[in-house]
Amino acid sequence: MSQKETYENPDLKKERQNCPFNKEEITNLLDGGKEKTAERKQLENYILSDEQLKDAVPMEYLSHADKYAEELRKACLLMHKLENSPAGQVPTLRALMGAGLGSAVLKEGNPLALHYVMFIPALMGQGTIDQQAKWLAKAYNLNIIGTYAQTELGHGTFLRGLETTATYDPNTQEFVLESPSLTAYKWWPGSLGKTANYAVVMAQLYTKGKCEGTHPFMVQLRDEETHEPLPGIVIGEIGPKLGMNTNDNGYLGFEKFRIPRDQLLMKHSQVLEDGTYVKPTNSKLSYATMVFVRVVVCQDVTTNLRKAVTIATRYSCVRRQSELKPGDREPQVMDYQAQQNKLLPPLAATFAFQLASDHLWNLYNTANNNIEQGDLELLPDLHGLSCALKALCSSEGANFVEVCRQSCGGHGYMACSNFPRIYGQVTAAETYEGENTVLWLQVARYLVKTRKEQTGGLSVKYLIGEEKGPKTVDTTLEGIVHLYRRTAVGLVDVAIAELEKSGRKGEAPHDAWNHAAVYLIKAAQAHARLFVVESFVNSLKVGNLSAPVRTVLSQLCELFIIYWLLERSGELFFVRQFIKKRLVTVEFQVRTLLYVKLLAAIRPQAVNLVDSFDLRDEILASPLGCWDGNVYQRLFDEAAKSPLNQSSVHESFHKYLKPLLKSNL
Ligand SMILES: CCCCCCCC/C=C\CCCCCCCCCCCCC/C=C/C(=O)SCCNC(=O)CCNC(=O)[C@H](O)C(C)(C)COP(=O)(O)OP(=O)(O)OC[C@H]1O[C@@H](n2cnc3c(N)ncnc32)[C@H](O)[C@@H]1OP(=O)(O)O
Ligand SMILES: Cc1cc2nc3c(=O)[nH]c(=O)nc-3n(C[C@H](O)[C@H](O)[C@H](O)COP(=O)(O)OP(=O)(O)OC[C@H]3O[C@@H](n4cnc5c(N)ncnc54)[C@H](O)[C@@H]3O)c2cc1C
Repeated sequence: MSQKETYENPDLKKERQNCPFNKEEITNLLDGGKEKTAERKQLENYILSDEQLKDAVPMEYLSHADKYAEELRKACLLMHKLENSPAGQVPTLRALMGAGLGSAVLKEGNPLALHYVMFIPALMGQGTIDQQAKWLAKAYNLNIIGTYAQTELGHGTFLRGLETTATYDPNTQEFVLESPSLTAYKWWPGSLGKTANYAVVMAQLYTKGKCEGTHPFMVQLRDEETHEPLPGIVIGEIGPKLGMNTNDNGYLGFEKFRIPRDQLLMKHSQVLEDGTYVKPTNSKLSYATMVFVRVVVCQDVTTNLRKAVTIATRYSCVRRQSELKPGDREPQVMDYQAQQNKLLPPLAATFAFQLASDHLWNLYNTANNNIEQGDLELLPDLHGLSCALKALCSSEGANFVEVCRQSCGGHGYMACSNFPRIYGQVTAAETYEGENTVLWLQVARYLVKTRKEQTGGLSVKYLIGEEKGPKTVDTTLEGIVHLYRRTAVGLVDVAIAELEKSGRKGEAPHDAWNHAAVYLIKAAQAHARLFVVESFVNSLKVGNLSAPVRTVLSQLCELFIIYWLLERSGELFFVRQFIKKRLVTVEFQVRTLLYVKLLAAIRPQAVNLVDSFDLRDEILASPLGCWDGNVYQRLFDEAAKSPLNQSSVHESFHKYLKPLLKSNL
């Protein structure tokens, strides 16, 4: 915040006066403690003060290839800086891979991300101790750079449909990798196009003439010295995308490419020298790398959303437009209730998503430790919850980012506002690591199974037994959470009723499932929302919070759960026990008594709340969101960087426009 001393927009200054809570307390809460905040700040100083990591020109003005080269230069420099990092290597890596510090330097996507986020986790989760000893140190030391190559041109969702084959040849004790068709080509893996020289490749394992399903293989793609693709490897980059353009997503084909037997990652299943296949204890263990990424994506989306909300909130307090009271000065747009209705729910969502993601992260660690000991009991709950939260955080997150952009009017449409990049990152998470609809259906499968069989993990316990609690309309926080629970249970029951109805009509289970998809998805979404609101409410019950911080967080919590309730009120119609009259009553009471009141109550603290996220200007990377609120000057300075402004008349005028002006057509 280098501008702090020199200029501060008077409206923002006023917003910051008389803050009733200690902003630092919230910062510490989000960081995970005072010491963690200090470490983060030290790390930010270390990374962001490096002149070589700054962009000479905005990335938008570079060509596709130059963007890649520039981001790779910075990514490599960052890796060198790891060695001397004051925070230590792993915390620095986490910060650099996440959406905060990392994207302040690598704006279009980190070409080394997949190496850390998927390749190393895949080796750790899928490799034996010996395989880890052979590959992990090399990977950590960046002697090799890897990616995770699963998706193909023809199949991303349906993993059993992957076409790449790995056929065991007992004579040479090798697997032969083959792409039997164009649609079998790997397509999408990040860092594959130009950066990685190794990959964990998912392929159908054939041995003794039988297909044993998809398995992970460690494959060298390029020569370690020259970086040329090895013979039998066809590789390239897939071209520009909506966002994340320097992640160099790539394609990959195999032409009878041989690898030694011990490059099948054999932690869970093995192929012996004679070709005998040894099954895993659970066939879904080979999907574990995706589970890890789904968990961290929730955190990543939340960090991105915090950036969007900070930019939009500060801007909305600087921006003055129209007339509220006739004849008065134009108000800050934040004073319009309509603007508060746009921005305060996403502000509250940043807390809701963070707390839910923290719970998921804890579950992941416990489940993962148990799996290492051979205990798979928590796996279904972890799969269900990671799918649910990944889908919810990314879909709601992307919608909220778009609302933040809209709330900044025309200036929000500028590339320099940083909304296009943030949106590009968050909406990508709706698709990668499992397309959201597909994940909702996985969640629904777990919910239906739990409700029918009356057994399931902690996150679905409410579906077991009769649904308890008051049946009357109750506008207390507990009462509203109960309403969420009743809606979730009710929607699961409605979906089951649909499935049974189709069954009675003689439909096969798979057809019945397809015809109930709309209900199933609604049930899964209601379940995910219930988990998020329960996490929020329960987190406020515990914890050592000062009274003022507890007050403002409770207001945000209340606002958020009422917001969702109102947004989704139509779903209550699906649940039999809510007759129309009662719904209207709930809507009326909630909307008039609570929601609007809460908007007004939180409004004065909006800037203080986003300040407490403690996001540096370099991380926000937006003239609209800078701490000092010097929006107009900064927008002007950004425009001055346009190559079109480097001369008063562009050469194209002489080439094209002038002849047109002179011709009679
Ligand atoms: C010093 C070094 C330190 C290093 C460490 C530091 C690292 C830093 C780490 C973190 C940093 C944090 C910041 C991270 C920021 C993140 C930024 C992200 C950057 C960009 C990354 C983008 C990368 C994108 C990658 C990808 O997209 S990879 C490809 C992903 N693909 C998919 O997800 C495919 C989706 N499809 C599926 O998952 C499945 O096919 C399916 C839809 C689930 C169906 O599978 P199928 O086999 O057909 O199953 P069924 O037969 O239907 O059986 C269902 C059955 O199985 C159970 N099931 C399914 N999946 C799982 C699972 N995963 N786990 C457990 N169980 C599973 C399911 O419940 C059913 O069970 P039942 O039969 O009992 O009902
Ligand atoms: C930015 C980005 C980065 C990526 N990085 C990687 C990577 O590093 N490694 C990697 O291997 N892959 C990667 N991917 C690929 C990604 O995992 C897939 O795109 C994703 O899993 C979706 O698969 P698909 O593209 O085949 O979509 P499809 O499955 O073809 O989806 C198309 C539509 O069909 C619907 N659909 C599909 N199946 C069903 C069903 N059973 N029921 C109902 N509807 C269905 C979907 O909901 C969707 O609307 C990346 C993708 C993106 C966008």
